Amino acid sequence: MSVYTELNKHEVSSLLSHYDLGGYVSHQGISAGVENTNYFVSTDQHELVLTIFEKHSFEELPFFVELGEHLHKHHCSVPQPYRQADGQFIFTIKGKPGVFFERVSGGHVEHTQPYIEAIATALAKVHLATAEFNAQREHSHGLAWVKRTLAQIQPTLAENEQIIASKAIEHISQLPTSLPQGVIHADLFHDNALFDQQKLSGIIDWYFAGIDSYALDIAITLNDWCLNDDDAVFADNQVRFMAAYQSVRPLSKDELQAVPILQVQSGLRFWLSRLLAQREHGASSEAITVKDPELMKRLLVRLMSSLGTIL
Ligand SMILES: Nc1ncnc2c1ncn2[C@@H]1O[C@H](COP(=O)(O)OP(=O)(O)OP(=O)(O)O)[C@@H](O)[C@H]1O
Ligand SMILES: N[C@@H](CCO)C(=O)O
Repeated sequence: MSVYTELNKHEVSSLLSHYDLGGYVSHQGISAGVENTNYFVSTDQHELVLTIFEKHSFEELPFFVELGEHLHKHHCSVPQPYRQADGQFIFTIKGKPGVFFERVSGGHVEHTQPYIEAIATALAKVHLATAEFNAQREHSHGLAWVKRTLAQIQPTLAENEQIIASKAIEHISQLPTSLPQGVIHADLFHDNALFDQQKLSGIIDWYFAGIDSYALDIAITLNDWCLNDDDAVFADNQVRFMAAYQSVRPLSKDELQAVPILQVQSGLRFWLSRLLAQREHGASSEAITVKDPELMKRLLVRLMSSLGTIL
């Protein structure tokens, strides 16, 4: 349950009065989600999502919201953020920043296999569109974050885990220094996409977005969407993903060679971020979902063994 900031109907109505989105009909807290407070809001004209940002500062939000508007305008499957009558996206409620978004139809898919082509082509379209997006923000969980976090955590890892992490860093050190870059989503797991009747309706949760290599975004996305029932990346799925992506945005030789190594970087990143989340929050509870770090560690080991590393 993640409604940290309670709003009554008068408060939601009063927020809506600054928009041209129709009159208040109802609102309902969304229990999914961990970081922010989200409500579904119905007006007599629109279905909306109201997000109140519990951790992000006012200063960092314009990048994410303007990116959403840019991608929506460029026909990517990304919910439209709405501007108030004065042109501003962000309002203040109870001292926190908030934004109204379009509510896209559909829901999350459990089995990703049938949706691999759809997500791969959508990602490639996002990459083409972000190439024309001018705002700057570094990707917060890129290689510098991975190295910094590993340096903090490594002494607390078991001996075999320290070896896994060191081998991963050895692989990553073989990456070419310059790959095509732009703004990437950086967290396109299947719980960040909605589908309606087999069709992608929206990619959400852009709050890790920032500048990094497009190939890293491919690696992150592959590592979640192309798994088999045993939670290993299934080669046939990966081939389908790469073919679909390249039907929209062909990759250079360097990018193609980098993807398997960036899959290792992605495995290491999410293993570390899940370990941090587990240490901060304990195991999953009704209030907080903490994803299993062991699963990501196993994936990392398998990715490295397919590159010839024996552990
Ligand atoms: N624009 C939207 N249209 C339809 N449903 C949405 C939209 N945005 C969010 N949702 C729904 O609300 C749920 C919670 O949103 P989200 O996952 O973004 O939560 P969060 O707390 O902001 O982020 P996180 O879960 O990464 O901490 C989503 O799983 C989705 O079902
Ligand atoms: N997608 C992340 C959680 C949010 O960053 C994970 O699966 O660990």
